[in-house]
Amino acid sequence: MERPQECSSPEWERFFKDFRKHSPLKEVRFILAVGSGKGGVGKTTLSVLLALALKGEGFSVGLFDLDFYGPNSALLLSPEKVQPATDVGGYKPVSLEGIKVMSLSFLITEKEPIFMRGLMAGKLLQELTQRVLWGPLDFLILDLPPGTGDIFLTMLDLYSPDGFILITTPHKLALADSLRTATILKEKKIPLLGVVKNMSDLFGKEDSFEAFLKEIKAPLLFELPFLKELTEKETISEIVDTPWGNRELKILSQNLLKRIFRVH
Ligand SMILES: Nc1ncnc2c1ncn2[C@@H]1O[C@H](COP(=O)(O)OP(=O)(O)OP(=O)(O)O)[C@@H](O)[C@H]1O
Repeated sequence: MERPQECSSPEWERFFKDFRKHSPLKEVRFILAVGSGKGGVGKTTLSVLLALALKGEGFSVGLFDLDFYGPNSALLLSPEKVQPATDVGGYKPVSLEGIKVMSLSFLITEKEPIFMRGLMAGKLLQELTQRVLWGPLDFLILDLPPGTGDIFLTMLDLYSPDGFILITTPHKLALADSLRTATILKEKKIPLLGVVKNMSDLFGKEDSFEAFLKEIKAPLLFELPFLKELTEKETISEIVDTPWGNRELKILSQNLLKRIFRVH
């Protein structure tokens, strides 16, 4: 089914409402989307940290790298190239560090450029959503692509996330893009669980960040400092057992769980 011009038509709304119930996502308890508006602000880094933090709390976690234009989350969990997903009547996610991972990078070869126009990407997304065999999961984390265009909107419609985590730096350009994302979430009635402020220590004092939180009426969920280890270590999992990881991932998961229980 292609996205019609009038996306708010009752037929289209009904299609999306039923989609999750009748797809392999029906065994997933909670879908968490991680997004921003701007590229390169730390979506993938946060998605992987979140997956590790929730797994550390004893939850079963899946991670779906939906960044059509740079699917690289697996690189942050595995130093070796992951074998492409096999089709066994559906794609089986790959287990990395105890997390079920699916990424577009498992389905395409490295040399194949992902030049995809909206419609093609939309079709692939729909196909993938119906064919990834997640099985039962407590949390499925979606690492969304940058921007607020058609693919982003289709993803929100297809997955109907139970909660959204917005990550941004405090720079005014990133905040302007994030504001647009927050407006879309409000329109689509997707609960915004909170904001993760990334690399704030690299920026001067930015009053605009506080004003931004007030404007979108969302709490600050977590502050992720610039971590040299993130650029030096081969995989993010290596920072789980560092003093920072032991302390901060617990804070991240606890803050998130508190917000989920308050919102739902
Ligand atoms: N807190 C941090 N400390 C150090 N490096 C960071 C931090 N956050 C992100 N980075 C680095 O910045 C780069 C971009 O991060 P990441 O890929 O997570 O962003 P993204 O929003 O997913 O990007 P894209 O929009 O391209 O998908 C990566 O090299 C990552 O290691």
